[in-house]
Amino acid sequence: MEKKAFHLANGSTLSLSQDFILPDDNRPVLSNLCPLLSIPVINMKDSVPVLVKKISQACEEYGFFQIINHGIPSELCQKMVDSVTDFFSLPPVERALLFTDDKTKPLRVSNYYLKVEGKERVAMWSETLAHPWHPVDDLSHLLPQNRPHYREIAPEYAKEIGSLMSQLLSLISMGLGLEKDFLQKSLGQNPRLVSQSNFYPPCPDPELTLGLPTHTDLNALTVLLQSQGVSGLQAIKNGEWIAVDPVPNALVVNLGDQIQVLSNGRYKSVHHRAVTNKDSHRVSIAMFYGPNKDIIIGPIEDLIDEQHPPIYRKYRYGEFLEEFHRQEGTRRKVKEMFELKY
Ligand SMILES: O=C(O)CCC(=O)C(=O)O
Ligand SMILES: [Fe+2]
Repeated sequence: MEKKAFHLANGSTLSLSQDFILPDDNRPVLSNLCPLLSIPVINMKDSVPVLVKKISQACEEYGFFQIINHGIPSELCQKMVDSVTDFFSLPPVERALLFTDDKTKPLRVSNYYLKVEGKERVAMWSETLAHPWHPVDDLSHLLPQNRPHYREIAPEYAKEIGSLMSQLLSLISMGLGLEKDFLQKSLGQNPRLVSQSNFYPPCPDPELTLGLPTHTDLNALTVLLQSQGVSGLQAIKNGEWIAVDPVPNALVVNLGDQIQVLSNGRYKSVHHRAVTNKDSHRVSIAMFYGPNKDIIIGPIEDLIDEQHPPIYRKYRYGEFLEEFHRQEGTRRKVKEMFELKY
C-alpha cells in the first residue's frame, strides 16, 4: 500500500504537480536540522516536585516536551494509530462524504494549504480528520459504519487523554506558582476538546512539500501521539529547526497560544511543522484542550507586576478564533494581534 498513489477525499490525487509544490522560500531544507538538540523527555513517574521543575523548564525553554510512563497503555496507543491508519485506507469516496471546508461541521475531513504569491493555494501533503473528542458518543454515528475499529478505540483513548490533560494542567499551574487547579479553572468548565488526526502518505520528494505548514497551536495544550519509528514533526528552537523524533511509548506535549497568553509570555507556544518522507506513511493524532468561545483569556493577575507588565490584552476566546480563521492559509500571527503596545 505504501507507494501507491494516495487519493484525497476532495477528489485529487497526491502527486508532485504544481498544486502541491511549494515555492522555493517555503520549502523545507531537510539538511538544515540542528542535530545536537532534542526536546526534553520527562518521566511521569518522577516525584511531583521534580515533575513541576522539569516541566516548567521545558515550557519556558522549548514549549515542547515528551513524556514517558504517562499511564496510557502502549497497546491502546498502537490501536489508536492503527485505527486512524485504517480510517485513511477507506476508499476516497467514503472519506469524501465527510470532506468539508465548513468549520462548523462537528466532524470533518479536510486538507491544509498555504496561500502563496501568484497562486491561489498550494495543498499540503496530508489529509486530516477532526472532531470533538468529548463527548464522542454524540458523533460516532457520523463515522463510517463499516469501520467499527475507530469508533471503538477513539472514545477509550479520549478518556485516558482526559485524565492525562488534567494532570498536565495541574503540573503546569504549579510551575507558574499557582494553585494546581488554576489553569483548568481559567479555561472553563466546558473546554473545547478537539482531536485532529493527520495522515501523511510517503512523498517522492519531501524537499518540495510540507505535511503541515509552520504554525503554533491556537488552543491551550496539545498531547500528540505519533507513528513509532517515523520522523516528521519539527519545532523551532533558537531560530533553528529541531526534530521531535518518536521516542518509544512516549507522547509529545506542546503548549498552545492560550497558555502563552495566560502565563504572560513566560511559557512558550512554539512554531512547528510536519515534513514528509519518501519511505513510509506517517500518522499523528493531536488532542487539543482549549477554552470555549465565551471564556475570557488574558494574562493571569498573579503573574503581573511592575517588572512583568501585561503583554496581551484580555479577549473573548471567540474573538481569537475569528482572527485565527481570518488568517487561514498564511503563516498566522494571531496572538500578536492581541499584544498591548506601550
Ligand atoms: O504531525 C505532526 O506531528 C504535527 C501535528 C500538528 O502539529 C497538529 O496537528 O497541530
Ligand atoms: Fe500543531
